[in-house]
Amino acid sequence: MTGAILSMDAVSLSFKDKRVLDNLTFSIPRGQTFGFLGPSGAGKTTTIKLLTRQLAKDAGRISLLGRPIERASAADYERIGILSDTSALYDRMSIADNLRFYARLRGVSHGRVPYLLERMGLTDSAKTLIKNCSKGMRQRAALAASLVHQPELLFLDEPTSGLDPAARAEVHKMLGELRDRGTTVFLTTHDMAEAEAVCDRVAILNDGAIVACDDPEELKLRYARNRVVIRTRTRGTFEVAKDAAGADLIDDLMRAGELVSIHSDEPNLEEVFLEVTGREF
Ligand SMILES: Nc1ncnc2c1ncn2[C@@H]1O[C@H](COP(=O)(O)OP(=O)(O)OP(=O)(O)O)[C@@H](O)[C@H]1O
Repeated sequence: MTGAILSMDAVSLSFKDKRVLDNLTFSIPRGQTFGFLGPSGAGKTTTIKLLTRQLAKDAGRISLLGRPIERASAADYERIGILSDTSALYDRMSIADNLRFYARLRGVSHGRVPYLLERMGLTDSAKTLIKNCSKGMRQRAALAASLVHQPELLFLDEPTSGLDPAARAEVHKMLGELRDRGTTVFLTTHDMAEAEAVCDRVAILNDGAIVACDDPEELKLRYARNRVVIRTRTRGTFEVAKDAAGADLIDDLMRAGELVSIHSDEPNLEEVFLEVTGREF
C-alpha cells in the first residue's frame, strides 16, 4: 500500500489563550521515518498527543491510517505503537515480564520478546525489576514494549533522551531495521545529529509553526553557506562569496601562487535550524 499513512492539514491548538500549534500541515508516506524537530517547548509532544488522541485539535484535519482521526477505531490503534514519557512500565515487574504483559495486552504471542530483548541489549538484564533499572535501560525496555505487536506506525517521543552513546547507537540501528521492514516512524527529537542519521524527512517546528519541511539533504543544500574559506600564503585566511567576483579573486590568487587551500563547509541540520529559526538549542 502506498499513500499517506498520517497527515495534518492546517491543524491548530491553543491552551487557554496561548496558541501552541499554529496551522500545521504535513503528510507522511507509508514506510517513511519522519523527524519532528524543535527546541524545548516548540510543541513536539503536544503534536504527538494530538496524533494519538490524547488531546483534541481546535481546527484543521488529521488523517490517520487513511481516515479522519475522529473515525479511527480500536482496531486502527492496534496498528500503532507509542513510546512517550508517559509510557508505563510496571516497576515491580521484570523487563521480560513487562514485555510479556504488553504482548498479552496487545493480543499477540510472547514469541518476539527474546528477540526484542536481544535487539535492545537487554538479554542479560531480562530479569531485572524495572524499579532497579537505569534510565537508559527503562527507555530501551519501553521501546521494546512499543514494538511487541509489530506496529505499522510508531510514534517515538525523544526515544534516545537519557541514553548513553552505545544505547543510542543501538536504538538508531533498530530504527534502520524498522525502516527496512516498512514501518512508518514519527519521531520527535531536539537532537539534529540523530535526525540526520535516521530520518528520511524532517519538519522543523518553532514556536508551534513548521518553518521547514524536507529531506535533510535538501535542507542542507538549500541553506548551504554561500561562501568558501580561502587560505593564502601571505594574506591570511578569509571568506569569499561563491559568485563571479569571488571566482575572479580565487583565479588571481592561484595565478600569483598565493592560494594554499579552498574550504567549503557543508552545513549540518543544526545550522539549518539556526538559519530558519534564529534560535539556539
Ligand atoms: N496541558 C498544558 N497546558 C498548558 N500549556 C501546555 C500544556 N502542555 C504543554 N503546554 C505548553 O505548550 C507548549 C508546547 O509544549 P510541548 O510539551 O508540546 O513542547 P515540546 O516541543 O515537546 O518540548 P520538550 O522538547 O521540552 O518536550 C509549551 O509552551 C508548553 O508549556
